Amino acid sequence: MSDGVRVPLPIVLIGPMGAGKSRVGHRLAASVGAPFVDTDTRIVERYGPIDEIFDREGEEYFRIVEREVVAEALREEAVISLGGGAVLHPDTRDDLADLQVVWLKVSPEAVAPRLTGGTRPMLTEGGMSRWTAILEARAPIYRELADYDIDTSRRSVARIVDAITERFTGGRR
Ligand SMILES: Nc1ncnc2c1ncn2[C@@H]1O[C@H](COP(=O)(O)OP(=O)(O)O)[C@@H](O)[C@H]1O
Ligand SMILES: O=C(O)C1=C[C@@H](OP(=O)(O)O)[C@@H](O)[C@H](O)C1
Ligand SMILES: [Mg+2]
Repeated sequence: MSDGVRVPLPIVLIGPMGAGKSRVGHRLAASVGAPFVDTDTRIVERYGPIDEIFDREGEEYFRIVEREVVAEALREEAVISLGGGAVLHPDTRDDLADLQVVWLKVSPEAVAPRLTGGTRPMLTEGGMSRWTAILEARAPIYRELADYDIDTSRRSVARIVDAITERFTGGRR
């Protein structure tokens, strides 16, 4: 357990859809007693459901709104979970260059059951082959930005939280 451990903030989670950014971020924040920000949740609070934004206004508009919310969030001393495509914005990549960034990795086999029943608009057509194509396009960006990466495919959320905590505290407990 890592309760009461002080980690330097912000810590930002990036990676593909279904890697566990939202879930791990929530648990990491609770574990270290830090505020938690999920930028998709903020978008939904302000602009409504993400699939409806895509339907109504398209991806390009979503990315503009997302950038605004991400820019604000990255100024907070919090654990921050981004949406998988937030790194597509060059200003976000600039911001992340100076921050502590964790890339949550996941294999296609492990992610498939995590994505079933979801409403992610990027996956409404094409399913897993689309997920894989999107990851291939974005992986170089995730790699470039990450200070630490961890494969979540066969790890529990608790183990992932402990690994991230250890990385950013040098194992001090
Ligand atoms: N390490 C894990 N092992 C098993 N299931 C997980 C793990 N991390 C997340 N999940 C599940 O996978 C789904 C997607 O997780 P989520 O945190 O929304 O991913 P992201 O925010 O990266 O898209 C959720 O149902 C979540 O409970
Ligand atoms: O990868 C993407 O382009 C997206 C990822 C989603 O977030 P998660 O990565 O948390 O699923 C959400 O921001 C939106 O549906 C677009
Ligand atoms: Mg998420």
